[in-house]
Amino acid sequence: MTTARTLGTPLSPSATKVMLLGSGELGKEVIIALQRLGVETIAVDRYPNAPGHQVAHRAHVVDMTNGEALSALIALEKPDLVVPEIEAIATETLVALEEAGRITCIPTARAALLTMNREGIRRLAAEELGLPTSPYRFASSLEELEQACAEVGFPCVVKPVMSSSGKGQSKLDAAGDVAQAWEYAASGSRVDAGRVIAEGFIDFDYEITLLTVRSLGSKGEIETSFCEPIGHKQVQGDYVESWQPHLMTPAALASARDIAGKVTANLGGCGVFGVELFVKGDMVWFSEVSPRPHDTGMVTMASQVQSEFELHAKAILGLPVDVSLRAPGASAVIYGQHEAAGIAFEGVADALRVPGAELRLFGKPESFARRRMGVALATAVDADTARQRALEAASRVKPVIR
Ligand SMILES: Nc1ncnc2c1ncn2[C@@H]1O[C@H](COP(=O)(O)OP(=O)(O)OP(=O)(O)O)[C@@H](O)[C@H]1O
Ligand SMILES: NCC(=O)N[C@@H]1O[C@H](COP(=O)([O-])[O-])[C@@H](O)[C@H]1O
Ligand SMILES: [Mg+2]
Repeated sequence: MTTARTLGTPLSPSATKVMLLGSGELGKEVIIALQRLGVETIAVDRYPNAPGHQVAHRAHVVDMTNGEALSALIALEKPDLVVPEIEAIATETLVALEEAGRITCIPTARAALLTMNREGIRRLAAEELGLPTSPYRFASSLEELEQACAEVGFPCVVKPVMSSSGKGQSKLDAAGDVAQAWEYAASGSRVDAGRVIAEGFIDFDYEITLLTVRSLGSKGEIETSFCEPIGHKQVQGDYVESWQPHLMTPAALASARDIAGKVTANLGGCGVFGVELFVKGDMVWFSEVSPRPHDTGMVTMASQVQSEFELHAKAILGLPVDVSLRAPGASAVIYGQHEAAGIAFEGVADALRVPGAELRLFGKPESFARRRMGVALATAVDADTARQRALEAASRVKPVIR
């Protein structure tokens, strides 16, 4: 793509059609941003009434890991753009369709393939691009994992090669922890790939997400822009809080941008990339990258002039972007706390009385104790105050079973 797309009218022959593969809370916000630009939106997920289904022109429930089903849906809908929003997709099918000239996949089908599986992106980053990462080994059996952990050393972290939000992840302190980590990884994999990564534990000072945007410049060239660093707190491998800006030393910020620039340039295409980095003093390690908006980036709905979702919508359409900060901000996750369908939320009015606070309730039909069902957002004069406000607002929302 070298020029911006001419946008049409939804549900008419001139329509610009975009299909989201994955329609959770992140896809929902991308769809809303696309709707604002008059784009015809098609939301796909593995279960009915996903958040994005509820705001799109059309919704489909499909097993996206089934290549035939995915290919048939794309043939039916004929989208101008296919936008993966999760990692559990038959990405080989996307590669084949893109090679046949039948789809444009965002950012590229190769990027979706490489990042759906930790092995692809880790080997690209560490072995091909020479980026600093934790020591790592891959394993496909308990015996291989015992060997892998012995080689990377303890403490270490074991994760399914296909998972997100910390599912199936364990921190191991000794060899006696390996068997349980192997079992837990199998339970947490999005798709039972039966393969895990063992990573040496990095004792970082903090971790950030560097949202990196590849977009079209005024002369049709690709421009790379960096949002202000987003700090985040993880519990059991899942983000619970994020804040922006997270202050970094000039040397650490320069390294972070160098790493993010290299890995996103290699992945190519246009859009937002969530580059996850560990930082200790001026040392920066690459952890992983999602070629799409990132959950920790939900803070940008409060803190930036254009949220990560608006940035993604504009970048994939070849439109100009603005990554500037509006005000220091923070986000705090609201978990379902109950195993139930159709939960209700008390305390919303009270939460919105917190100065600078906003809420997003995602509308997921099923709640689990640690399923992310909403997020509190807040701005303030600084990130620390924004964190306090977001946490206070989130604490006032009480999920209940009706
Ligand atoms: N090698 C490591 N050393 C130290 N901490 C780690 C390591 N790997 C992961 N972590 C911790 O676990 C968190 C989740 O890890 P990771 O991002 O790989 O999981 P994930 O399932 O891909 O999560 P998501 O898709 O939500 O980003 C990290 O943000 C970090 O806090
Ligand atoms: N870290 C990845 C991430 O946050 N992905 C977001 O969570 C949804 C799945 O949520 P669910 O598991 O509750 O359905 C995904 O669709 C995406 O929006
Ligand atoms: Mg991560």
